[in-house]
This record gives sequence, structure tokens and C-alpha cells, in this order.
Amino acid sequence: MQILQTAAALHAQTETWRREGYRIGLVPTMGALHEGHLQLVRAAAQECDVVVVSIFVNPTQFNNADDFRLYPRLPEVDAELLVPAGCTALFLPSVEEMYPRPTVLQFDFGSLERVMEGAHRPGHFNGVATVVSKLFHLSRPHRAYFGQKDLQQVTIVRQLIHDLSFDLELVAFPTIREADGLAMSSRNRRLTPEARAVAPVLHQALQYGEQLIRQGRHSPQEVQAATVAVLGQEPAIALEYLELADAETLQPLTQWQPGRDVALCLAAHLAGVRLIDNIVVKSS
Ligand SMILES: Nc1ncnc2c1ncn2[C@@H]1O[C@H](COP(=O)(O)OP(=O)(O)OP(=O)(O)O)[C@@H](O)[C@H]1O
Ligand SMILES: CC(C)(CO)[C@@H](O)C(=O)[O-]
Ligand code: BAL
Repeated sequence: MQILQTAAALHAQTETWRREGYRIGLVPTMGALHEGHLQLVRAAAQECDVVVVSIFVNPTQFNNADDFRLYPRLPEVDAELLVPAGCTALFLPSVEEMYPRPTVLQFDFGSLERVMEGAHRPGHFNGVATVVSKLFHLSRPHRAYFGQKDLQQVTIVRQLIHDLSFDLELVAFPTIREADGLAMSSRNRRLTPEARAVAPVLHQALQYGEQLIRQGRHSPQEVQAATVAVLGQEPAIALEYLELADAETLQPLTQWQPGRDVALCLAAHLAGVRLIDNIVVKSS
């Protein structure tokens, strides 16, 4: 596995691969890798000839300085995990390399970003779209892999690909969970043992909401209230939002829409660590 630290080196290598006819897979990450990331890398290795994994804790997408400062950074351990997963090149740039000058570009994804993560983390998707666009330009992948744990991110990146005519296929990979249901996340490392013990309640609450939706006897507002109540029983969980939304438009549901998938999405704080999770309930 090569380790590339400059934009120029990444661009030169991926252009060479393109000329040689290799299919390039890109897996953008912020590192502190876990099994969720590694499954994305393994899928990319199966479906592409070469796999680029980027590890970059992107400052422009953080709206909270402490969250950025405390984000786990373990590049050496990550590099060791990536080799057996099938990574061909690890792109590990510095902040100065990615942002030699401050960016002034502003993305506006309209209604897609006025809800959930976009509403609660001002500027977040502008930062995500900026860095993802840079990574797409630099590596020109045939396929780019993203996790459905970040459902709104997948939706926004899909729109970005469409609006800017990036010639690549987006692969949205299912959420990988711990045995007790907690969605794998780099921020889980920051949970105290007490908070970690409580954390599976997030997924349990979403599953309860899913059950109620499938029963078909309750309004969206009733499902939301009942799901929030499950989380309310756990004093260690401070809920930031819990939304029932159309899984494609991400707009909050006021009534059921026949034939449309429903996304149940939440963000919550456990002992100072902010986690997100979601479940998509298919219409049929
Ligand atoms: N449990 C998971 N299952 C599937 N994909 C995941 C999972 N966790 C992260 N990913 C995906 O991996 C990519 C990189 O995510 P990132 O590096 O931010 O990790 P993370 O675990 O989501 O960290 P955090 O949520 O703490 O920022 C994203 O596309 C993300 O959706
Ligand atoms: C896609 C991404 C790597 C962009 O920094 C980040 O938002 C993430 O890890 O999900
Ligand atoms: N996985 C989402 C990246 C972030 O929380 O900033």
C-alpha cells in the first residue's frame, strides 16, 4: 500500500491508473477506522481494481471546535488495518495541503440541508461538499463508497454528483453495527464505559419506531412521540433531534405517503459525545 501525502501525488497516481484502464474505488474517511469503514474498503476492493482510502479530519465540516480537537486520530493503526482490507493507496494529507488558502466557495443544498444534521450543524454540509468535491477531482474515482449511517450525507453527495456532473457511481453501504446494535462510529471510542452501556438504546428506540410504523396504526407524530419517550427513559441520553422523514427528500413527515420509504433519524449526546443513527423503513 502506498501512502500519498500530497494532492499532486494522488492526482498523478490516479491519472496513471486511469490511463492503464484500472477501475478506481474511493473511500473517503476521517480515520480512527472500525469495521464499518473496513467493510466499505473490502467492498471497493471486490468491485474495483485499485482502492484509494482518504483519511482527513476535515476542519471545514466541524461546527464545534472541541469536537474537531477531540476527534480520534490514529493514522499508524489505520494504515495497518487498511492493508489486509485491500487498500491500494492511502491518501493522508495535512490541512495545509487540502486548504492552502481559505475556501470561499459556498454550497447550498436547499431543503436537503435545512433539516437534521444540516440544521443542527451550521456549515457542516458546505465543508463536506467542499472536501468531497476536492477528493473527487483529485482521484477521479469510478466508484465512491459512503455509509448509510450518514444518511443525509449520502443524499447530499448524490445531489452534488448530479449537480456538478461528476462521472462516478455512488455506492451507499448499509450501516454496520456492534453485536448490541450500536452503529459503529469513530466517536464511540470517546464513550465512557457507562455511556457505552447505555448507547444501544439509540438503536432500540429506532427499532421500536420501525415496529410502530409497520403496525400501521399510528400517525407519524405518534410514532415520533413514542420513540422519543423510549429515549427519555434513559437520563444519560440527551436527544438533539429525532425526525421521521421521507427517505429521499428528507423532509419531515406530517402524514404517511403511500409508496414512500420512511427514514427515522436521530442525533443524541451521551456524556458529551454526539452520535447519530437512522433506520430506513421500506414502503413494501
Ligand atoms: N457503522 C458504519 N457502517 C457503514 N458505514 C459507516 C459506518 N460508520 C461510518 N461509515 C461511513 O464511513 C465513511 C467515513 O465516516 P467517518 O470517518 O466519519 O466515520 P464515522 O465512524 O462515521 O465517524 P463519526 O461518525 O464519529 O464521524 C462515511 O461514508 C460513513 O458514513
Ligand atoms: C465524507 C467525509 C470523509 C468528508 O470529510 C466525512 O464527512 C465522513 O467521514 O463521513
Ligand atoms: N461521519 C460524519 C462526519 C462528521 O461527523 O463530521
